[in-house]
Amino acid sequence: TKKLPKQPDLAFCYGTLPKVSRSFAIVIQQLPEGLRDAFCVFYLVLRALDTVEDDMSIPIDKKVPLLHAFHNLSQQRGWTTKAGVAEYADLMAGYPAVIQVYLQLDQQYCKVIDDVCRRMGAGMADFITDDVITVDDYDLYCHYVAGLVGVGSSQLFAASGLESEQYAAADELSNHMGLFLQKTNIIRDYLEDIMEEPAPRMFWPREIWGKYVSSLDDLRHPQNEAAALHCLNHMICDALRHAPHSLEYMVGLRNYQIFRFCAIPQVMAIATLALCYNNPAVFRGKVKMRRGQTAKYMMETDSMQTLLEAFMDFGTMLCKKAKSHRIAMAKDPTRETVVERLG
Ligand SMILES: O=C(O)CO[C@@H](C(=O)O)[C@@H](OCCCCCc1ccc2ccccc2c1)C(=O)NCCCCCc1ccc2ccccc2c1
Ligand SMILES: [Mg+2]
Ligand SMILES: [Mg+2]
Repeated sequence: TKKLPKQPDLAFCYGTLPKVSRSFAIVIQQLPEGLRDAFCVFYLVLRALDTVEDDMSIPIDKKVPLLHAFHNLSQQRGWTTKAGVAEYADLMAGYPAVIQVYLQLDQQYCKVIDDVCRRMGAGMADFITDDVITVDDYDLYCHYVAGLVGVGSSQLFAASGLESEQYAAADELSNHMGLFLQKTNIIRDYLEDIMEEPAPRMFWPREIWGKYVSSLDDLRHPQNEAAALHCLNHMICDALRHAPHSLEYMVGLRNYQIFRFCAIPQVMAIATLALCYNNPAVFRGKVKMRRGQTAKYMMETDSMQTLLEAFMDFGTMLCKKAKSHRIAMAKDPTRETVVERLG
């Protein structure tokens, strides 16, 4: 592991990052020197905001104003609030150190982080009361919590001068990058999220699951397995809509570390979707990629060529699964085939 910086506030930030970010710590710490601190702060500020959003013990009348004000509070030296558990509570307890580093960042980076935090907090507040019903609601929620991270990341890349100015206004493609990752997480985490105590928060859109079951909870009951797999495959096809735009976003990148920072999470996402497709385990337990496989993609994803090879491999895997799934459907004379249904 990397040695920690001497400056205590920066040491807290880099010491906390791996504890609260499972996968992003590695790719953030590989960013070029000038961007690394900005992305470390960008991650921790938004993870703190998300910790408030996810904390179901905070009453709504306190949470909504807190989400709206979070970006301003994050610029007040010494400010913090109690939220989250375990390492997320530790992040909140040490939040004044994050604020110290945040306030020392280059002004142009601060501006981007503040703007994303403000818009994300307002978007999260909107969805505290409203459920995700339509696919448009689903895309809007994911835009707020992940699409905006892509938009801000692109603005930081452009501001650093390491990527072209075109990325400062690449909101559409940046948004697709975030939606691909967020939708993958929402699909993969179905069981973990629906079993959440004290109250589950689900983001699967009724416009999709309503075609297969009468309640989201029905998906996890074995007697509904066939309908659940149809619903799962539909959700995965919806997430795959974003993949071509992600490739288009990444093909324009010039800096090697920035490319890997963007490409590795995308490869992990398509690998996860391929693993989840038509897989009943999604409704039974946690679907995790084998450690060896994640390590392989962390190491090997270093160019547009290896990125496309990985996408092709997982695309082929998805096609194979869909083909075997379709044949199974065709054999079962009692049910209309997928073609008739899609027809
Ligand atoms: O609680 C959890 O463990 C998961 O929370 C999920 C939720 O609550 O929905 C959910 O929380 C979302 C709100 C907080 C976002 C924090 C974040 C994440 C990644 C970053 C990457 C780089 C810079 C800043 C970043 C900030 C979550 O973490 N979902 C994982 C997917 C988020 C994708 C973000 C993203 C978007 C576009 C990108 C483009 C290029 C490179 C990285 C990108 C990364
Ligand atoms: Mg979260
Ligand atoms: Mg959240």
